[in-house]
Amino acid sequence: MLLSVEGLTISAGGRRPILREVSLAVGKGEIVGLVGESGSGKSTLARAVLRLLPAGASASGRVLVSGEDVLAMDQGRLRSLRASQVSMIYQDPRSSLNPVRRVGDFLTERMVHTLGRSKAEARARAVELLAAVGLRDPELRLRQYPHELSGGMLQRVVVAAALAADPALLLADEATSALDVTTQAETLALLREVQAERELGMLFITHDLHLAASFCDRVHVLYAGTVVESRPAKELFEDPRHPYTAGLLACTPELDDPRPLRPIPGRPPSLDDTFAGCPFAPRCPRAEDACEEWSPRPVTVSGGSAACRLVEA
Ligand SMILES: Nc1ncnc2c1ncn2[C@@H]1O[C@H](COP(=O)(O)OP(=O)(O)OP(=O)(O)O)[C@@H](O)[C@H]1O
Repeated sequence: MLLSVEGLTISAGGRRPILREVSLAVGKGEIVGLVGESGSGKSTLARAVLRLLPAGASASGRVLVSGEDVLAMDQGRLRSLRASQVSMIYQDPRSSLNPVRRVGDFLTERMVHTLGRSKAEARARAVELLAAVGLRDPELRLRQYPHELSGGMLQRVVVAAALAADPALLLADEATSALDVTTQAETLALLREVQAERELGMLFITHDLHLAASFCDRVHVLYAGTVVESRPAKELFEDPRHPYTAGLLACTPELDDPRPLRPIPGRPPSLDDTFAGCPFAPRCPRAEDACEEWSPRPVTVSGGSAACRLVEA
């Protein structure tokens, strides 16, 4: 397995952990979705794969990349993991690039510094990568500054940079959320193309369950730092088993769906809210008294699991 997260718990001073006992896996050539509302812990998980933990945080469990535990490896291995095995793509391409440096510098500096390429080699590779992500006139792009490119073009540059070291695993953290609809569709098509061509494993993070269901092979739904449902994307979409998953599907708009949107009442809990039982119970339309005391555990359902007492019953 390319990435295997096993019972990962991360605490950073709140009354409850940011992530609690999270497990998921990404295989070669597989796109795995991680979906949840703001604050559910998605970015914390992605960053933990690179051992970028919140300041002062403690972590338990294991994060294995190609069988090696990221949380336990020495600094040298960690540097090599970050330089070549795993690449992260963030939400806003403009925040990834320095506005006063040329696109070419952004692409080549990392190749020179962390991969030990010569400047000429790095430049040639940058041209090749920009062409591979569908940017015309790559030589011109290298000489330009970020403000001279559109958001969509910049996200292509960011994807090119992520591919520079031939990583096996891509972490895409809301990689298309800041883009307009057309550019989003183009960037998704590009991500899928490079992923399939290179048989990359991809952890695709989004707050949009409809998007995850259409883009990913398998989806994990995160709520208040715990995985509440984990299923093949199609099954999750057609027959959600956890009330939170069903709620997310009912409250996100889909084009041409005439049904009225039904927002989930209330708000996700903060790190200072604690609960003895199911964390979703206070917002759950189907909750019964006993849910407040049921300690969440994965219950086997078709294709995966759902952590819901009503599913277990
Ligand atoms: N360095 C930190 N110290 C303390 N708490 C943190 C730190 N980083 C994140 N958190 C808290 O951890 C929780 C999860 O944050 P995270 O950014 O992982 O969520 P997210 O699901 O990615 O949300 P968003 O979609 O808004 O980015 C939040 O309550 C956040 O306030």
